[in-house]
Amino acid sequence: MADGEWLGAEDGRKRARQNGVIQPLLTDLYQITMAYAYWKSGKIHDTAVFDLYFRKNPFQGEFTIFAGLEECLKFFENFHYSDSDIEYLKKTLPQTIEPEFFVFLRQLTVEDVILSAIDEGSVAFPRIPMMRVEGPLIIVQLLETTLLTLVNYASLMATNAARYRIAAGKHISLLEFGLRRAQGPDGGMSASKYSYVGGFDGTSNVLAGKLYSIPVNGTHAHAYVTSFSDLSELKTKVLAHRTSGVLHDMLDLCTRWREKLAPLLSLSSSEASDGELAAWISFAIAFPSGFMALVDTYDVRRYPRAVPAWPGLIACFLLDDICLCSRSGLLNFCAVAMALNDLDYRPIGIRIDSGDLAYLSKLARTTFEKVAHQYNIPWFAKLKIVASNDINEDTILSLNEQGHKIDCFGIGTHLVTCQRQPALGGVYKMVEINGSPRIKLSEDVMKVTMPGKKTAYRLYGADGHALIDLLMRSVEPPPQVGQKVLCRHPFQESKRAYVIPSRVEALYKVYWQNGKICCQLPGLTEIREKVQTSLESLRNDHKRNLNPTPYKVFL
Ligand SMILES: Nc1ncnc2c1ncn2[C@@H]1O[C@H](COP(=O)(O)OP(=O)(O)OP(=O)(O)O)[C@@H](O)[C@H]1O
Ligand SMILES: O=P(O)(O)OC[C@H]1O[C@H](OP(=O)(O)OP(=O)(O)O)[C@H](O)[C@@H]1O
Ligand SMILES: O=C(O)c1cccnc1
Ligand SMILES: [Mg+2]
Repeated sequence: MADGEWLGAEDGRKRARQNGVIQPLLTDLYQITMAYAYWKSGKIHDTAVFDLYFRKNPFQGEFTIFAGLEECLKFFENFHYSDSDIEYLKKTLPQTIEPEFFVFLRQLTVEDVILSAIDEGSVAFPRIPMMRVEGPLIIVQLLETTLLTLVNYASLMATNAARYRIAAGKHISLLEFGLRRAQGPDGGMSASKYSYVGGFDGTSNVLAGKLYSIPVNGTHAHAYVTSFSDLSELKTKVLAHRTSGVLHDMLDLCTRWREKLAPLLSLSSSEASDGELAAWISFAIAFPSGFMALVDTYDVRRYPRAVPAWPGLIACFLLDDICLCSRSGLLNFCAVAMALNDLDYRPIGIRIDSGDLAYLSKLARTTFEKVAHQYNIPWFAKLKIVASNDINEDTILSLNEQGHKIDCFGIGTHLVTCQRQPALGGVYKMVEINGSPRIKLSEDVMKVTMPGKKTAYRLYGADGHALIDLLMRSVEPPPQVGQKVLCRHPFQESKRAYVIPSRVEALYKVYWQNGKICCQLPGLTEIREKVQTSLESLRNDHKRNLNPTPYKVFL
């Protein structure tokens, strides 16, 4: 992975250095063999236009978020074959390759390429190219795989994250916890970056925080709790009062609070784990203003070992067990939180990582409310409840229906691996060569390419919502506000409609021309905001989880 340095952009903005593996050889061999064959057959001066698009929205949804553009542009900025690349290719390609081809490759640049794209963070739809790349045939062909690898996962990830955001609603925090489960280190970095773009609030991935300026956040693991078994293990027991600086014995304060709180919460302090309390006292001493506790460590341990013969009894055991063990955690947490309050610190909250997250979050919230009421400290009722454990979009929707009391979801595996659809099928297809349109035919009508250099417009209705995307030949006059536009279905001749737009948005901007980035590029936060404004322009029925209405794309 790249180090933490920054590249100075010409406009004075700073961009994170690009991952070192993004270089011209990060491609499929066939691009280079084709390049030679094009070169050998005299196509050096041919020019071509390629469209980068996908045919189907991911996750059974009806929208996609376009992401990865800035990375493509950084790739362009650094594009050149190094001496060692050329040496490697000489060794690897057939010996019959003429040496002049390597001279040609060595001096190849993307100076004559023009890249047009929709804005990064915009919603995108099937068949409307997200990017159009035009220039010398050989070079635009060579770019195919790298551009696809930079756009496909980025867009898939941003879309997945945006869907989690829609499911969770605006007011719940979403943290990405997926590095350990991601598809390798680079997958982990991209997941952190593009889940932030899609609407997450932060990540546990520290390097992503450093390189992309994404907020980092986190709690602690079960190991921290299980590393303590008794109160006698506490080596540091004192904590200074936040304002007076007077030292207090936290062990003494916490055990006294545990005794005091137990009857209020209808619990017995003897049932709460001393190891857990010791762990949290030490954690609170280390982070008195950032105290967060993972409260479910002893859940599993307290499940009944012998399975009784009567199934109803199993249910009783399990339910009772959930209450007992979570209350060990909750009682210990409240004791430490109240001790911190005595010393003028505000704890942050808890994380629950197993069990019934709806039930346990409600139980925790009621507990906090009881304490808040009893001691007249209203903020205690609002302590944060973080939930994690194999959460996906459907879990969030189900928890919503159950009226959960969770403030923040920590989501790893299913977010970063895009469980519901592991790849976006973005493709890069030639649509024009030397000014004449090209088409790729297929028995599958969905796979037939749209020939010719095209441009696209988004037409908006009077209520501000996007109505349709319209793909046109670049030479055709653009649609006009208030004027009837005849729109045709891409494949079904009989399907036509007239649309009168209240607003017309040209979707493409030229981002790369004359060998440099020619548009002011937004920062990650602006791209993140763009995702939300772009999604707001879509009607809700296009965004719902179940059977969303397809958004129309016309010609
Ligand atoms: N109230 C709920 N409604 C819907 N899904 C839930 C709810 N509570 C938890 N879940 C989900 O149910 C699954 C429970 O996972 P699992 O069966 O592994 O239980 P667990 O609590 O992790 O058990 P253990 O800790 O013993 O492994 C997780 O994917 C979790 O996100
Ligand atoms: O559940 P995810 O969405 O992937 O979120 C990340 C998970 O990573 C941690 O678990 P850990 O690595 O300790 O594994 P475990 O909880 O599955 O045992 C954490 O406690 C979450 O459960
Ligand atoms: O900070 C956390 O709580 C965290 C980080 C990564 C994975 N699971 C949890
Ligand atoms: Mg887990």
